[in-house]
Amino acid sequence: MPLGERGGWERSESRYCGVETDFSDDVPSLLSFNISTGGFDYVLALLMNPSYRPSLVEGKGSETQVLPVSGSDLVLAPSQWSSHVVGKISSWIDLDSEDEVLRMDSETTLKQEIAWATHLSLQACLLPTPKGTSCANYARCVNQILQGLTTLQLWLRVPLVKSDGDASEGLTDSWELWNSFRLLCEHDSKLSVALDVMSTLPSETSLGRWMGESVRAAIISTDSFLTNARGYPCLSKRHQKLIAGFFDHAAQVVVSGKPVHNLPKASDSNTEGTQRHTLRSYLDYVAYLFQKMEPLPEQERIELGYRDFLQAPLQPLMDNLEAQTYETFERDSTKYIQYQRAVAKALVDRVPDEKASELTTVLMVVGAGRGPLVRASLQAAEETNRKLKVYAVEKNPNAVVTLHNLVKLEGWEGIVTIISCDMRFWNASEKADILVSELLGSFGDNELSPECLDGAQRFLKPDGISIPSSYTSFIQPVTATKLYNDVKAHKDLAHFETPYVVKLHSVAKLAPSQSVFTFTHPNFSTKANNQRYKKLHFNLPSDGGSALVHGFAGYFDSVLYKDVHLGIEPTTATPNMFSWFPIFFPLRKPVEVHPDSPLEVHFWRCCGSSKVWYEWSVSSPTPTPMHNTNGRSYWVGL
Ligand SMILES: C[S@@+](CC[C@H](N)C(=O)[O-])C[C@H]1O[C@@H](n2cnc3c(N)ncnc32)[C@H](O)[C@@H]1O
Repeated sequence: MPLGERGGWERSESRYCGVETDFSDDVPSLLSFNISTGGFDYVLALLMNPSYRPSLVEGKGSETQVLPVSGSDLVLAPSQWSSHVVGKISSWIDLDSEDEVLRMDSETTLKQEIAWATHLSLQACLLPTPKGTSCANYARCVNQILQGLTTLQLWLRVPLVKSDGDASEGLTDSWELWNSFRLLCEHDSKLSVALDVMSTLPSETSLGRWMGESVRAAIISTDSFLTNARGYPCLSKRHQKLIAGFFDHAAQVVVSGKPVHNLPKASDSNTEGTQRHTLRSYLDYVAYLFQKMEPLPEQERIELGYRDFLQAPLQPLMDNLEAQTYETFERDSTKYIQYQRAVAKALVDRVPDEKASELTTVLMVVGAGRGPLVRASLQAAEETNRKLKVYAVEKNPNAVVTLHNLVKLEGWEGIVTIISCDMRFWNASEKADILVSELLGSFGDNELSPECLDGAQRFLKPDGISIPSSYTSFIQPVTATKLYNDVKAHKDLAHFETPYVVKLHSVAKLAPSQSVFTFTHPNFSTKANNQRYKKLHFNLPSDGGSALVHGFAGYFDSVLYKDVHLGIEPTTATPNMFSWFPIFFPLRKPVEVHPDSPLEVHFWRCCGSSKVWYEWSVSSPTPTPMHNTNGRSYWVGL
């Protein structure tokens, strides 16, 4: 039973808890004991007798050879195999051994076990941790196998150990091991990681890196559990937080090992007197951890389907937005509240109280859409007792229809004039005191607000105010295995040279974000242009170990007016605003970065006669090719 449905609780997300078992040639009994009696969702079970060595099999190659697997495929229904068994590949295998016989035996066994798991339609198999320092031959064989798999997933078992190197135990940073293995396997999306969670945990920063990796399971050994006052197993606060993080990233939990807690007598048996599963109390605790997680806020629940889902950014200048898109914007009341606050402050600055009844402020909403900023501006005028004359300029003829209806419906005919025109080419009959616009993309200037407002400021008074008065883009390096694999799945260059709008979730943010480009409005300087170049250096925290950078998360922050801002940069993000997801700039080849060698990144904003585009590259620690040269893969049309 999924963890969320136990004990009368119901959570919409399904998370499962498995149990690692010894080899058994009676799989139905193994399932009956661990699933029906024990309450686990699945077993992590050896598929082949651990004493098997191909080289020791008598009559090798003869037709009578029968593999010592755990039983015939017929002992379980196909659906039981696939939902209740994760195959555990023999842990003795060592494909990089100096001993040739062992190496060959290992390779043969690995292939036989995977073939058997495929035959049984298992969903996943756990590969044992590579032994020794090299894993090249192991990875080579796994990579060969991966090429032939369609549905079976492979989980590489990796101990979760400290990044500063437990040299005494011969263990260094387990992330390095995982990274080498998956790079040798060409970043195959069917290869994931299962982490062995020990009693001591690496630093928070080191753990954080795993949230951007494809962690499918956390295997917790019973001796990582502490004992609570009543004698039951529990986990340290740090372990609890880690497990909650894994649940949040859709990883499963597997309980492993022998029971190490002597439970109070009454709990050892159930009411019918049959023996209780000895690991039941560990499972109960895992279920309790899942159930006590805070439920997702309403907006997060609505956005669940967008998590890590790549979307092409809007082109609101070239394309006309659809009603549905406007509707989504308009539901974001926070955005309009911020605009109303900004307009109110600008109105008060523009017209002193004593002149409020005489002077009329000319306010132009440029890119008015279906009118929410017109409404916000009129409300600001009402709130501040200022007189307003509004022009609503919109180039989308479909939105203009809505604007006309709105004006009629609200009785704004004497106050609001609708101009169906591109703001860059409108010849206004008078000049504005205040120019209000919202032409911002997830990266601030990526929907061509600078170019549009350069055109619109022709009809702004020399001392006029632009709301927003400035906006700045930000980037930060991220590990984002899922996003990278989704981009890679397209198998072409263009997708690696396109920024995507995406609700980032399974992403590890590797360093604080830094500002990239800033635009200020109005900008009456004759020398002004909208090309930009920025070189940035990011340093990974020293206590976190190395990490793989798959690309850059991008954000914006905008000063609407004075202290009123609006943005999505994580440290200053406007609370409860959902109009913008971040943007993701992928890298064609992920770059491994160490804490002692900074990542040097370059971003360009390039402008042509008919388009604007970004180019980006990394020059250190390893150079990447230039991305999107001449806007060959991605551009925004003027
Ligand atoms: C991001 S939407 C914002 C709409 C609305 N102000 C709101 O907040 O819901 C930007 C709007 O600006 C319009 N727009 C973009 N470029 C424009 C231009 N050069 N001239 C006039 N309208 C433009 C688009 O058609 C779109 O309706």
